[in-house]
Parts: sequence; C-alpha cells; structure tokens
Amino acid sequence: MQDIVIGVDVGTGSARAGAFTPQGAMLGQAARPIRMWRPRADFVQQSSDDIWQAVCAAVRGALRDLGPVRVLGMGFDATCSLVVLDAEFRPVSISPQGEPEQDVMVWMDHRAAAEAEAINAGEHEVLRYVGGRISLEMQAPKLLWLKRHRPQAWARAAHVFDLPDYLTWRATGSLARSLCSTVCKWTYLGHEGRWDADFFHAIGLGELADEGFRRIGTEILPPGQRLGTLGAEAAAALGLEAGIPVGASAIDAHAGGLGVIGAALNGVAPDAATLNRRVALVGGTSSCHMAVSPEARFVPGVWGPYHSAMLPGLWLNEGGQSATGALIDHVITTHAAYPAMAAAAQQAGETIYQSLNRKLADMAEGLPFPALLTEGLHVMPDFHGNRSPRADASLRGMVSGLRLAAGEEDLALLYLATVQAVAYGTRHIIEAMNAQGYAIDTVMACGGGTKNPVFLREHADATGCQLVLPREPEAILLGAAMLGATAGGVQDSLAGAMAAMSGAGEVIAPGDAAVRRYHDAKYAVFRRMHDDQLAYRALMQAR
Ligand SMILES: Nc1ncnc2c1ncn2[C@@H]1O[C@H](COP(=O)(O)OP(=O)(O)O)[C@@H](O)[C@H]1O
Ligand SMILES: O=C(CO)[C@H](O)[C@H](O)COP(=O)(O)O
Repeated sequence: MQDIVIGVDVGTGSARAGAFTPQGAMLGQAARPIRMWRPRADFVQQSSDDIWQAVCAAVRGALRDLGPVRVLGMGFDATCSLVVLDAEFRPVSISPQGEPEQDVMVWMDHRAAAEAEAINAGEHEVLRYVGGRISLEMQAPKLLWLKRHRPQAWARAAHVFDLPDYLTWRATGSLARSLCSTVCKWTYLGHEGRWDADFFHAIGLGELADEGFRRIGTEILPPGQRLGTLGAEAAAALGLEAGIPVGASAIDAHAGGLGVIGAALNGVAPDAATLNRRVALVGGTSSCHMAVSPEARFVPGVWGPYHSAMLPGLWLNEGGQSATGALIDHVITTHAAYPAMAAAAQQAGETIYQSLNRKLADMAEGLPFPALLTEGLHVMPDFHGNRSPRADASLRGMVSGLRLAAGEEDLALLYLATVQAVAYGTRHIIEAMNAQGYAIDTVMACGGGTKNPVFLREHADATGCQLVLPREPEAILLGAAMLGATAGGVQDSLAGAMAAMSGAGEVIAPGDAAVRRYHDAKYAVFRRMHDDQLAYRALMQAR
C-alpha cells in the first residue's frame, strides 16, 4: 500500500490532479478540459458543475495506473473565479442570457469596470491592502455588478464562493473559506482577522455585513489547515474513500508560489535574505508574481500586501499580467499563417510552439543571439488591460513594426516579439517590487509557460535575473498537494511541506552584456509605448 497525497489544480483551461509521495515525487497525473463561454466582449463564464465533473475525472485519471494507495491528505487550488449558488446550493446564473448552469464569473471577466471605478472613488482603507486600487477582477466589483444588473440573481445568491473554496465545500461540505482567497480577492483583512463592515456599507453591499457575512464566509482558515474530511458523495465521485483530510484551499497562483518559492537551490534552503531576492513567476493563461516579506510593503499597483495569504505570518505582494499565455495563443491562432502551420505541426507530431521555436532558430542562424530578430518589431502586451504595476484595465495592446506580409516568418517574429513583451511586463513588476524593499534577482518559474524554452530564455534575458525551474515540473499541483500534506499531518506546516517536498531543477542564467543592452533598449520602447498610448488618447479626447 503506497501512501500518497493528492493535489487538485483548476486553471483557466483545465482541471488537473496529481498523486504525490509524502516527499513530493509525482506518481500519477491527469488533466481534463473545462468549458468556457464568452457571451459578450469582457464576459467570461464557466459552470461549477462542469468544473467539479472535470476535477472528479482528473482525480480518477491520476490514480488509474497506481496500485493500492492510502490517501493521507488532499488539497485544492483553483483560479480566483466567482461561484454563485442559491440557498439549496444550486447554481445561480450570472449570464446575461440566464443559462442556468453558467454560475461562474471567471477571474478574467471584465464586466465590472464601472463598479470597480465606483469603489475606487471611495478611497477606502481596505484598498491599501489590495495594491491601492481594487481590480475589476476581484470579487467586490463583481458582486456589485450582480446586484446592479441581475437583481433577481443577487436575491437568490445565498452562497458566493471563490472557486478554490467552492471545491473544498464540494469535497467536504464545509463552508469555511481560506485566508488566501478572502484576503486576496474579497478584502478580508488578514492582519486584523476581520471583515470591514463599513467598506461593504459604503460600496452598496451593506447587506453582506448586516447578515454577519454568512454569504461570503464566517470561518476563515489559513491555507493547508485541516478544514474537514472528504464526504461520502464526493468520495464516490472522486473514486476515493470518505474521511480523507482536506486542507483549506489556495488560489492557483498561490499554490504555484508554494510549489517553488521555498525550494532549496544547490542544496541550500532559502533564508530570509534569499527569499527577499526571489519572486515566483506562475505563468499560465495569466502570469502572477509572488514575493513575500516579513513586514508589509506597499507597492503601488501591485496587489497586496496580503497578510498570511500564501505563507503564514508573511506578507505577500502579488504582481500580475492578466493575459500572457492567453496573449501568446491569441497572437498565434489569429494570424493568417496559423492554419497551415498548425496542420503541418500536427502532421510532424509537434506542438505549434515547437514549430515556431524551430523556425526562429533557423531564422536566427548567423545572428549573435536570436532576440535580435525583433529589433524593429515591438508589442505592448496589455490587450486585456494592465493588472500590475499600472493597475489600468483600460489599456490596450499595440504593435509597432508590421510589414505587408503575413507568412510563417511574420508569425514567428510576431510570436517572439509577444513573448518578449510579456517578459518586459515581468521586468516592470520586478522593478516596482524592488523599489519598495525587495532585491529580486531570481525568478522561480512554474506553469504552462515553462514548457516553452523561448518563454524561459526571454524572461531570463529581459529581466536580467537567473531563472530557476522546479525539480517537479508540475509545481502548481505540488503546491496543492502540500495543502493536503499539511492538512493530513504528513507535514507539520506549509513551511515544512515546502522544505520537504520541493526543490530546484535547471537554472537558466541571463545573457551577456550585449544581450542585456539589447533588452534594455527594447524595454525602453516597451515603456514608451504606454506613454504613446496615453498621448493618442489625449489627442482623441481633445477633439
Ligand atoms: N507544450 C507547450 N509548449 C509551450 N507553451 C505551452 C505548452 N503548453 C502550454 N503552454 C503555454 O501555457 C499556457 C497555459 O498554461 P497553463 O498553466 O496550462 O494554464 P492555466 O493554468 O491557466 O489553465 C498556454 O496559454 C501556453 O501559452
Ligand atoms: O488572479 C490570479 C491569481 O491571483 C490568476 O491570474 C488567476 O487565478 C488565473 O490563473 P491562471 O492564469 O493560472 O489560469
């Protein structure tokens, strides 16, 4: 009988499950896609039932080829999407068309722009702890949207969850919430252990406070604390035994942070000074940048500081880019050369990224370094607004340097320039963090983007940081498994779980001085494009 812990990770595109030894070695994994609907621009919807079915199938898949196992603990992470249920725990539609199963407003849904603006106009104290401005991706603006635009749905909304907390409720029946989601997305003050009732009254959601916060959470636990045990119905659906300890959840970016930020490098565990030099880069559909400090650091435009939201006792600053993997995929799949190139890649048995990377390598032959290919091609990556550090969801993408051609080489160049732009966004966030006390020179990377060697190389070169990959490539799943290991008492704490279960793998060093100078120049263009966009806006507004 093999002892295991199980981690479940629900990203934007799929649900994944992994079975790990108590030491963090992965024995089995599986993934299942989840459905998404986009009924209008800026509206992005999912179904909690569909997500739960995908989770169940993924867990069964991860265990399929293992022999007899004893599951010592289970942890869940997911995107910070909003789930709305009625008093009988049935889905409440958040869709303009009212499709009954579409009860999830996905984190990247930007419908609540006006509500976020209205909240920010109030200059509330809680906003200091979410980066200075509330993001339209957080839950208070989304709840306000629901109340204003779908009052009948709001009246039926008896339980509103962050998706990670929905999953632990579905697994155990416990309505306890995690500090991770409540602090990071719902304005719970982790350092004071309370909701701010005045804030909810001031923004027009006073009923939540008047009811004692029962719709949004009255029992708030640190991630990884045992929140309950697997119930009989959930156990049957997951193919597991009832009674398995389940940990309080984490958002997926935070699980990624747990999976990488404490990893020993060259056999040396990080001390406080080393942690101050690290940022976890969780690169999936979006990119998230997680850094921790013993004291509160207020980094303008960077979410937080969040107390104990990822690691107990430490403050978290969370930078982010709302569309990175999503942007790279958008640029690739909407290009005229994509259908033919995708078909050829499929025939050759490779991914489109492998084909593009090979094409770039061919094109760069004879050049001192491949990034030179895009000397005249620049992308501003804010197609879905800028989460950090500008905290401006109204910004949009720009491209400079297009020519009258749309062949495979043009696609490859545009793809490279997009990856570079994404990497400059990370540099911008690291600079903002370093201006407030961090000394980041090491990027601990995980997520789907790390499967792409060009993504990795450009991030190291553009930021000038060493980039460290995790020993376990599925580090987000590992972070979720750490929550389960802590809940099950396999590890004594999350810090202990990080020390015992994670470790560093390959290290990618940034390029030489010539590479650095080149990226400094392109980064200056990246910064300038923002100023240019504002100048265009001003010209249009002056008419
Ligand atoms: N095999 C691959 N090669 C290169 N990039 C990849 C690969 N697989 C995924 N990616 C990148 O990772 C992104 C998805 O990351 P992932 O962590 O799976 O997302 P999420 O957690 O948001 O569902 C994609 O948008 C793509 O840019
Ligand atoms: O806001 C976030 C974390 O706080 C993430 O961007 C969101 O959860 C989506 O993650 P992913 O890109 O991995 O799907």
